[in-house]
Amino acid sequence: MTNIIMEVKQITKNIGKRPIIHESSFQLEQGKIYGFIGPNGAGKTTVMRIMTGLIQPTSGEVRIDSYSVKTQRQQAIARVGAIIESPVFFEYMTGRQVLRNLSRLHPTIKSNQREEHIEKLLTTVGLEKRGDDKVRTYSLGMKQRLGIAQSMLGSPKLLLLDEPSNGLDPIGMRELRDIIFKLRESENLAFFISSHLLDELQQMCDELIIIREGSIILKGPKEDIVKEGQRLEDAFLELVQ
Ligand SMILES: Nc1ncnc2c1ncn2[C@@H]1O[C@H](COP(=O)(O)OP(=O)(O)OP(=O)(O)O)[C@@H](O)[C@H]1O
Repeated sequence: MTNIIMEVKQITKNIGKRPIIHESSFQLEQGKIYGFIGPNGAGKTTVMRIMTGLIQPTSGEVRIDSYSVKTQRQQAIARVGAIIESPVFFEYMTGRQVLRNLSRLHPTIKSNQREEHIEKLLTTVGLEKRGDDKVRTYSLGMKQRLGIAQSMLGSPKLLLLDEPSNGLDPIGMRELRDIIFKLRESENLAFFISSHLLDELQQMCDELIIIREGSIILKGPKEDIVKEGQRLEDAFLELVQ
């Protein structure tokens, strides 16, 4: 049995006549945390939007759990959760109401299991005691964690997080990191995380994928890319400068 959860096969993306992503391929395995890094404008968000079917590649294809994002969209997308831009919520609702409303969009959640599912997710992200408070009273870290709970509603096998630590204080960052580790452990989830906060990413990820000017220039285990005792930031700067 394969443990490949996503295959990105020779994708390219042109916007107008301008090539934004040059032919790029990589695979993601279950239970691993991938750090996706590159300078501003390198194409990270574009690749993540292609991975989640928000936009189509000009050529190439993406498969999630063997389902094509293009031709088997429903099955493919059901297996991935994503926070591509900061999660936006109706602030006048409680965290629980937000999850309850969004859960109705997931046909796999049976109505008699909805409340139990939501309670479990609130507990997973450490919001079980604040679930009945309005979102407007939440800190940024709590909103980010509610975003993780939201992206977990459909019980995905892979979570894509775009800049999840942005704006978080050290406590918020640690809470987020602990949740990511916990979910990897309990659900064998894979994570694909884009971030400019390289010290933080270095602590979290197992593998790195580095993009520059629309091309993947390096991918592999963190230990192969960052020497022992070296900071990811220094390894990264050596590679892209
Ligand atoms: N809709 C669009 N129309 C025109 N150009 C675009 C569009 N979307 C992205 N681009 C261009 O594609 C390139 C890659 O952008 P993208 O947002 O994917 O980079 P990024 O690596 O996520 O950058 P950052 O780290 O700054 O968020 C940039 O040069 C950007 O200007």
